[in-house]
Parts: sequence; C-alpha cells; structure tokens
Amino acid sequence: MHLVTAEEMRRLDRITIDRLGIPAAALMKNAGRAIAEEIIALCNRRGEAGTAGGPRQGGEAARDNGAPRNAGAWAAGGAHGEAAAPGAGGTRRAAARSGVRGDAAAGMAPRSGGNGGDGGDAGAAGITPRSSGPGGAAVTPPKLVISGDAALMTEHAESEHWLVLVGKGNNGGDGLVAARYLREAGIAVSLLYAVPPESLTGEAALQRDAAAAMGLPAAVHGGGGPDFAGYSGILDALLGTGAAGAPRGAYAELIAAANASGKPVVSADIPSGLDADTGETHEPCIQASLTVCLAFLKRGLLQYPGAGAAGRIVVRSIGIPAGLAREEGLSAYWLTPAVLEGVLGVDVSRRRAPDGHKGTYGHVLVAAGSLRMSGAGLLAARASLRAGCGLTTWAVPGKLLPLLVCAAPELMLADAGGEADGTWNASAAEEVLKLADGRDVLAIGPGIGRFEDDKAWLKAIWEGAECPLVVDADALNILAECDYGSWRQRRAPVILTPHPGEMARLAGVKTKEVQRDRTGLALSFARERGVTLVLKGAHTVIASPDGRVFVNTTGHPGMATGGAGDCLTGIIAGLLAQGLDGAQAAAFGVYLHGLAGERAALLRDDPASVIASDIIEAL
Ligand SMILES: NC(=O)C1=CN([C@@H]2O[C@H](COP(=O)(O)OP(=O)(O)OC[C@H]3O[C@@H](n4cnc5c(N)ncnc54)[C@H](OP(=O)(O)O)[C@@H]3O)[C@@H](O)[C@H]2O)[C@@H](O)CC1
Ligand SMILES: [K+]
Repeated sequence: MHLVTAEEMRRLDRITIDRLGIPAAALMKNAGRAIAEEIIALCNRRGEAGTAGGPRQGGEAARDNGAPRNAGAWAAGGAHGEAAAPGAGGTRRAAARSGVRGDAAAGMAPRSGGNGGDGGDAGAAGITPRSSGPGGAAVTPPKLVISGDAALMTEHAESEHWLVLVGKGNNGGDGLVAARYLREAGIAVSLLYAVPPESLTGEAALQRDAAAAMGLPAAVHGGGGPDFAGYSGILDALLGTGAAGAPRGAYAELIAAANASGKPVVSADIPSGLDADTGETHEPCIQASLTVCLAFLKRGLLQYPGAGAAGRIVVRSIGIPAGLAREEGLSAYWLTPAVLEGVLGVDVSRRRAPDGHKGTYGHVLVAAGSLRMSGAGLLAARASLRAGCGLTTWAVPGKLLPLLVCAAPELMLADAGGEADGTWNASAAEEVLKLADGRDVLAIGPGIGRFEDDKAWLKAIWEGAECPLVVDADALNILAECDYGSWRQRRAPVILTPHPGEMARLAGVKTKEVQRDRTGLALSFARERGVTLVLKGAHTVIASPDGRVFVNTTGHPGMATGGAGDCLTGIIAGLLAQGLDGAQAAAFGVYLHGLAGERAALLRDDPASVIASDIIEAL
C-alpha cells in the first residue's frame, strides 16, 4: 500500500479530475459515503454491545468506544497487511494489530459489515422455488430475498446522535456528505461549522447547500466551550491535507472541546491538527478512535505521535485509481507481505532449494562484542543463523575466545586480535579484513565500545571489505565522527541501522528533530549518502538510496529491550548472505524481526517480558 504526502495526494486528485475526467464532486461524494459507512459500522458494533451514548469510561476505553481495540495491540501470528488471502483470520488479527485496514472494494483487506448483503441469496431478488426432499417433504420454504444497502443501515439509530464539526475546506465537504448519509440511515446529525458557512466554496459549498436543503440542523461555533454532552459521537471534518501549521481560532477550540468531551471521535482523512506528512501533532490535535483515511494512506498516519492520535485507521477507496500512485512514480510504502513480494521482489516464503547445502545460503562474518558487551556479538551472530544463512563466523578480541567456546555451538569463532583486556584496537581491522575475504557479508558494531583510533579501524574496514556491510551500534557512533564522504567509494552495499539517538549523531541534528519527520529524514539521508538506512523505533523506516522508503508496522513496545537491535543486525546480515540486496534484506529483516517479537510476546503471554534471545528463538 502506497504512503503519500499531502502534496502527492493533491497531485493524484488533480490527475483523476483533469486527466480521467472524474468530477471532484464525485470524489467528495465517495469520501463522505465511505466515512458514513464506517460510522454506521461503529454504531452497529456498539449497539450490539449495548454501549451507545454510555457514560464516559475514561482513557483508552472511552476513545475506543464501539471500535475494536488498537493502540499498542500486538496480537501476533498470521499474515500482515493486505497481502493475506481475503477472509484469512490472520489478516483480521494483523489488521487489528497494525491498526490499518484497507478497502475490500479496492482489493485490499476484508471489510466487516460492508455491502455484502445479508448472507442469503446474493443473486437477484425473487421467490425461491419450492423443492422437496427424498420423501417428498418440503425442505426449503418459499422465501422472498431482497437485499438493501447494508453498509448504510443500522438498527441502532435511535440511540445515536452525531455531531459533525465542519471546516472550511474539502475536508469539511466530506463531513457534510457523510452527514447526509448518516441522516439517510436514520441517525440524528447536527452540524457545527468552525467558520460561517458562507465562507465555504466549490464542492464544499454545494454540500453545505444540500445539507441545508435536507434540513440538517446547523450552527456556527461562537466561541467558548461548546457543549457536546448530548451527542453519541463526533465526526471531525475540520482540517485535512490542506491544513497548514497548528489549528487556529475556532478550529483549535473545537478540537480541544472534542478531545475533552470523552466522546468517540471519527476523523475524516486525518485527525485535525496532525501534519499529514510527518506525523507531528500540533497543539491541539484530535485524538481519534477511528480515522477514515481517503484514497491513500497518508505518511503521517504511520509515524508517532500521529499514529497514536489516529486510533484505528481504515483506508477507503474514493474512486482515485490505486495504480496512479505507481504510474506517478510514488515510492513510499507501508511494509506488508504484498509490498515485500510485489515491490521488493522478496520470496517471503523463504523457499530453500531441495539440493541446497550450507554453502548455498552464504557465510556471515560478525565483528562484534568486547569484554563487557560480548552478549551483543553473540546475539547478532546467533540471529544471523536463525535468519537462515548457512554459516556464521563471530570475530572477537582474542582474549575473549576461550570464554566463548561453545557459547553457541553452531557458530565458528575467530580471533580478531585486540587488546589483552578483551577490547578492540585499530589494528584489529586488518584481522577483520582477512577474515572477511571471501565472506558474503560483514556485520560490525554491536558491543564493540569505543577505542583509540577507532575511526581508522572503521575507515580501513569500510574501504577494504568487498562484501556488503551492516553497520550498527558503536560503529555508527564512530561513523558519525568521520568524514566518510571522502572515503573510497564502496561497490558493495552498506546498511546502517541507527536508533534515533544514533541517527541524530549521524545527521548532526537533535534526536527530537529526527523524530519530527522520520520518513523524510531517512529518505534524504539514504539518498545523499548512498546507503540503505534502517531508522529504528516504533514503526521502523527503511530507506534505500534509490529513493524508495518503507514503513514497518510489525513489532510492539515490548521489543524496546537491550539486545533487540543486535538481533536485527544479525537478521539483516543473514538475509544479505542469502543473496538479498540491501533494500530487500533491510526491509524483510525489519519485518521478520517485528514478527518474531510478536510471536515471542504471545509465547510469553506478555510483551513486556520479551528479551532479545526470545526474539531469536521466535524467528
Ligand atoms: N477532490 C478533492 O480535492 C478531494 C479532497 N478530499 C478531502 O479534502 C481534504 C483536503 O481539502 P483542502 O485542500 O480543501 O484542505 P482542508 O484541510 O479541508 O482545509 C483547508 C482550509 O482550512 C484552513 N486552514 C488551513 N490550515 C489551518 C489551520 N492551521 N487552522 C485553521 N484553518 C486552517 C484554510 O483556510 P484559510 O485559513 O486559508 O482561509 C484552508 O482553506 C482532504 O483531506 C480530504 O478530506 C478528498 O475527499 C479527496 C478528494
Ligand atoms: K479531519
């Protein structure tokens, strides 16, 4: 699934309208209808659970009122994203975990509710002929089957009254269309304009007039704290992709009041107050329980804190062809099995040749670990084997070798020289290069610490190793102090795997700046430096030097534990050794790492108790 910026979305809108001749009003109608369908589905869920209009439950429970739980969920197992076969239980679980669902009508994940009729005769309405069983007894009574527009029906309308907060732009127009469809479904709806309705223009003005002609009660926000107590839910149609900066004036007041109301808030396209590109949340920003994202997933919805403000995300098709994004060369993706296979060309089933042997699957050299942090090297080396490479050699300062014998019997150990106290030194680079000769990949950094002339050590390895290089941990901190742009160009790929702190040092900015726009920074850094960059953290970003960027959603907060990053280094190295290219190994490695973390959490029945070794065992 493509991820788009606001600017890219506008471009795709324009192409659809200008080149394909699809009227803007039709897109707005589709958008509003999709939003209404999702609200009706929500009403039905909570109607069945008997919670509509109930008192505020506080915290997450209140935000989630009527919607499946999402935030921080980590339900594991099964396939992720839209790639799994429609109807697969795994898809449903995975969608709940990642909090993003696609539109079945657009060929993505299955929809619940939806237009699927009543489960009876899906064909034409009519009278079913009488048939009889072997003894002549009638087995099928005559039945008149007529199906209606199920997605726009609810039996719980009487307990619902929705307030639509209407902004000045097309986002407000979407909200006005949704209001009409909700009313058509029998749900009471009121409109609250942020600005005088006369200031709406274009399609939004047409929708304003239609809503008025339909008799929908409307008011204009007059300042002060509006009273939302009488409503069962709020549709946030204040600001969309046309928003600039922090919400101002009436918009800010309405957002703050909606958040304080404790009512479930459904956002049209994006939560108002969110930067659609970066995931930054302005003050204030809607805290939605559900975001009905229109046409394409906006980048900011997958990056925190925006991902946290969006609640559950549903991406609904509105008539803009999905293929346009590819045709226009957009290259940011939500990382799913479909994207791994279709965009990156990864064989996610990891088939092995029937006549393969350990030499077929590559040999990893891991140069990692020192006296006080030998475990980091062990984790990386073991993870590379679990990722499926044929052989792994672990190079450590020689002093440590006797202590590590049989730490993992599957590993080969090698003496990298170093100091008598088990630390690294600059001359160890020569040993590492000798050991790397003929190896398929070299992973460096976990647990090496800092040492005298470590920059010379890194330069020698960077320039001398002919195989792909995975650089992590202290090797990244060393790199951040080097002018490596002047080093000899490497032919084989380099993958850097920084966490936000390491990224800040590499890019020469503050950590806060890294987190402000993770996707944008990763993309520009990878392009400028000619490396594949894995920017770790919640929803890890993988950027390749050719301008493609992938955002991962596997994993969970329990994986924020010492050594988890070392495992990732090993996994990526193990995949590179098997012949995957830089972007493939980085993206697939990050995806598998998160999946293994989810499995480990399930096995332990508690995400918080997962430790790095569990991730390796769950691979
Ligand atoms: N065919 C289409 O076009 C489709 C559009 N679609 C929908 O349209 C949405 C984009 O619509 P949009 O471009 O009209 O922008 P939108 O966010 O509604 O309003 C911007 C207005 O708000 C104002 N404003 C801005 N910043 C502000 C702030 N910080 N604080 C306060 N006010 C602020 C600013 O007014 P100004 O201040 O300039 O007078 C500006 O006019 C998109 O998200 C999707 O929902 C989809 O249905 C697909 C088809
Ligand atoms: K909105």
